[in-house]
Amino acid sequence: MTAAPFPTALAPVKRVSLFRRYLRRPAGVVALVVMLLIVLAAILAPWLAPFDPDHVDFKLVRAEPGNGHLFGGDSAGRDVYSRLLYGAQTSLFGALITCVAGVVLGVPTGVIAGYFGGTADRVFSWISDALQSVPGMLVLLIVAAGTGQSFTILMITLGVFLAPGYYRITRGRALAVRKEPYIDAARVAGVTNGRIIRTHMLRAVYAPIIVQTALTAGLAIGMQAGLQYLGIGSASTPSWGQTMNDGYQNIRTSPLLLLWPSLALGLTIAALAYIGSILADLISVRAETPTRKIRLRVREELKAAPKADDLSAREVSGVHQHEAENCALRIDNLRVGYATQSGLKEVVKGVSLDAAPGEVLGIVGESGSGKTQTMFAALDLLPTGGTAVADGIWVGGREVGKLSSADRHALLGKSIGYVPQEPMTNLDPCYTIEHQLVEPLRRVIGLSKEEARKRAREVLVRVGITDPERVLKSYPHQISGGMAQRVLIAGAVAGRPSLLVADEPTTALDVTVQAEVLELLRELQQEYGMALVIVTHNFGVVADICDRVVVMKDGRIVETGPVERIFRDAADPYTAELIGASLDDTEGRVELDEVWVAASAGAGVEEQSAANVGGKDDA
Ligand SMILES: Nc1ncnc2c1ncn2[C@@H]1O[C@H](COP(=O)(O)OP(=O)(O)OP(=O)(O)O)[C@@H](O)[C@H]1O
Repeated sequence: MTAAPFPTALAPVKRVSLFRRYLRRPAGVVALVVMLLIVLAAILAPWLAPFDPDHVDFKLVRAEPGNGHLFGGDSAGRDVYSRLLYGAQTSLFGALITCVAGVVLGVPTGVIAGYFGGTADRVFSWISDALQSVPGMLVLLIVAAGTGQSFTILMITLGVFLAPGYYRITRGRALAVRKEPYIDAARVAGVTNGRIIRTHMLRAVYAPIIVQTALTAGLAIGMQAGLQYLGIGSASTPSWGQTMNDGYQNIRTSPLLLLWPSLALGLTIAALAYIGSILADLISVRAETPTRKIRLRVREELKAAPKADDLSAREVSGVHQHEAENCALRIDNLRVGYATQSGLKEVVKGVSLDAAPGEVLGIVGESGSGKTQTMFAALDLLPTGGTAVADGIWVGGREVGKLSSADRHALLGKSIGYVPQEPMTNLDPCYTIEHQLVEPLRRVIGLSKEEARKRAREVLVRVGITDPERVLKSYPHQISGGMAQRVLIAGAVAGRPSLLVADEPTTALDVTVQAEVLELLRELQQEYGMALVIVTHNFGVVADICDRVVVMKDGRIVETGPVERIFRDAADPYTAELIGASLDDTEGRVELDEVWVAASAGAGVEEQSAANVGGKDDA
């Protein structure tokens, strides 16, 4: 079987700025245009307004639209259209003051609290909580009474009450960034705190601050209109809230008087909310989502007919040991590609493998060889931007490669269990272990709350947790790394899957815990009769637990075979090199030595031949 080499002649994918990505959202463009028109109307009000907004003409009292007065007249005989244009100035200026006050108070304190922690964190967090618990409207009414209804002071006060929103976001981001290893590295390298804050912290917080500002501006305009509606603020300053009040007073005789300011207010707040939520969406997904055109192009090129001269580069690598219907997992000629800035990059290059029910298959190779990408593609879990094409993917003897994404995801947790690499980062710090085990059992398997709790407790006991009640009530930071990995294994097997995929399940654990976790996986695999596919870079793990092994290098399979044969007589020099490297690694030493001795003595190890489809494979 042959497949196409990955083409390198495709045009590079350009990096697209946040603004251009924003412009790809039609709703975002409409909201931005509406907002720009409102800002322009406010700036150009002196030129656009046909009348002085305070000019009173008694003939115009509650007049219907017409005679040069686009929206008619208010109850005092003033032109409503002109007053709304000037009212836009008031609204936007007020929102600006509020946002500046919120940013000035919330952002620096949030950065200081998140970065330095300790007393600063406690004091600022206490002030923020206190501000949130005070009824803001009441304070604004008191401030209005005490300051002669000064508009600027009222808007600054509103900014003070909205500052906790900025504070919380900034503190959360700063707290997360502070824990990053590159911050420790910068500190160790002697970089001053001021410089770290300027270069790393502010960079990390600016995007959420923009989002928060769009939302705060909407809120400020709404609150300001509410205050003016109540008659607070200077009566001589035209404002939307005042016009709304006038409209409400005259709703029976002139209902349109309420409609115009309500429309202006509603449109402005909706536009700001849309801009904020779309920005939040774009910022939260940092990886750029390739356009449909790029995705299709990657897919087509991955499928394209072979063109290159290098025949070996386009052969499918790997071997099938079983018929598709009899496999727990079977992958046929899988290719995975990414559109990157420097062009298209193929990370899995025509890989074929399978695992029978009850078999333990190891996928081994150095970092970056494509092990994880192969399994992610098989489970339809590729990250944003990844595209996979395959001649076929089977799970439990069923062809799943052509199912919809929703149908494939429905297999996760039921037919397929997955144990990730980093136990701590794969548990949500905001929820208890109980919540994280029980919810999937209820949603995916459909158990009742009581049944799900019982099952969660049972599996925790099964994975060797002696005090399940305490662990269920704990948050992830309250348990050890080894326990967290047991919890994740419990979650993966709780749905009784027929296939368990474990991606480097022991890498983040210390040596003694590693051995226990491998032992547990082996026991569970035998007890539930599952196929276990274990992704690892460590031949010690292979020796300890696997029946068969697939060796990967640079996105291709270089060798497949039973563990005993591979250790005794590796066919590919790369495999021998990997085994040699693992032998230098003391953590796998004992297991490897045992297998080595057994393999050398095992003249009786039976070898079967298998269809070899490229690469050096046997079974
Ligand atoms: N989102 C991505 N965009 C572009 N390339 C990626 C992406 N994710 C992974 N890759 C590339 O795919 C290749 C294979 O990665 P993969 O994670 O499968 O490696 P691995 O063999 O599992 O090694 P490791 O154990 O270090 O993760 C690497 O070169 C990696 O840089």
